[in-house]
Amino acid sequence: MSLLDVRGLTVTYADGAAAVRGVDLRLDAGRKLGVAGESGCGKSTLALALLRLLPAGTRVGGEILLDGEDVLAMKWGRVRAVRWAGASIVFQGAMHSLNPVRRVGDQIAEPILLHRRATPAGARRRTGELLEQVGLPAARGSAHPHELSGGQRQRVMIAMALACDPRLIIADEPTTALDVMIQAQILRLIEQVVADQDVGLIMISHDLAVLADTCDRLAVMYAGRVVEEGPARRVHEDARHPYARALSAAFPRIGDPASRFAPRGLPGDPPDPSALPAGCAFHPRCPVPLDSCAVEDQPLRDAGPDRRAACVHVTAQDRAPAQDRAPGRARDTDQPPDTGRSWAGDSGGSGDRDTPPAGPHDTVGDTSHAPDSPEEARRPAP
Ligand SMILES: Nc1ncnc2c1ncn2[C@@H]1O[C@H](COP(=O)(O)OP(=O)(O)OP(=O)(O)O)[C@@H](O)[C@H]1O
Repeated sequence: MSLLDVRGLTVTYADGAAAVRGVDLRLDAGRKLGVAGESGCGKSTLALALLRLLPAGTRVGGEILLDGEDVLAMKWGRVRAVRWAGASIVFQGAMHSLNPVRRVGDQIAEPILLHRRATPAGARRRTGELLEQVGLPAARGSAHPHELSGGQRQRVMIAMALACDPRLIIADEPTTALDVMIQAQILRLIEQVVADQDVGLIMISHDLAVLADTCDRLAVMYAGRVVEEGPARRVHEDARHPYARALSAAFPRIGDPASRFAPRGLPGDPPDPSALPAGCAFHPRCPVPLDSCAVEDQPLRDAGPDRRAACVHVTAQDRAPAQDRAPGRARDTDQPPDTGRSWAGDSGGSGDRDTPPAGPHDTVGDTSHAPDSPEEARRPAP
């Protein structure tokens, strides 16, 4: 049984905004799942839904099985217990999440007193241990949030998340407000916690490169849906969905210094979840749309070994077992039309705009072979 099994999750806010639309996710203990996407694509809504932290009046459907128990079907008493001991959230911007007028040690101790029914002395002792676990001296527990640096406050948030030994940690943009050096330290700390305690991690970020470096698997969200998911590095280096590819191209690739100098954006904005376009929600921004995309949405389907993508351009060839895909074999669908729009992942001033945009999956041949570079992955078939 998976630690977390989310099935067909839908979230609609009271004003009709369909923020999450049929999301399926699975996570095992000790594994790390990254959820990526632009601002407004529904990542935080998904995180809040997992612990039933959404505002009153929000409609939530589907199933959220945590250790086999459906969080959406729990009574409130059970939900409150699960919030700390079953799963906990590290929010972005610790300054806003911590109470500014209380000592951080008291804030860490609170869930221990409440949920572990510890004595005050026991809670103090455990708080000291937790602070040391996240790399802070136990004595820093007597500080108020404003007396700590941004990185130290985020460490406090992680200590708090660990207070009741949860099975699942959800980290929503845990490093967004931090500088690069501190960000790296916090990411390593989170990785260490997952490894030491065998917890599952869901890490949410708009930065696909950070997720690819930290997580085992990646789910890329657009307009409330997962449009691509698979092994983290493969999705970052060789995305199949045009949105995932554009998002990936917007961030430098780990171990590819050249990509640092060519971050590329995707024109336009994500759609308003109260007024989603018909068909595939991404088609108005897609560099390679077909006429049918304005009418028909695509389900997530196999897009190679252990990967899925929701795009009309994902072909039978992508889905075939690796041994059936002869290197250099031509694609088995029509090339998408040259729309005249640049492909975010293909341009970036590298001078290859003359090349017609390739299909989102345009990896000919054996996709189990990791291409040396995204450019190699996109090289047209001979
Ligand atoms: N309480 C709310 N009522 C109505 N709509 C909401 C509410 N909270 C969020 N939304 C809308 O739901 C959509 C998804 O928002 P959400 O915060 O989940 O996205 P996100 O991907 O986490 O973005 P960010 O990275 O900026 O937090 C957005 O269009 C947002 O405006």
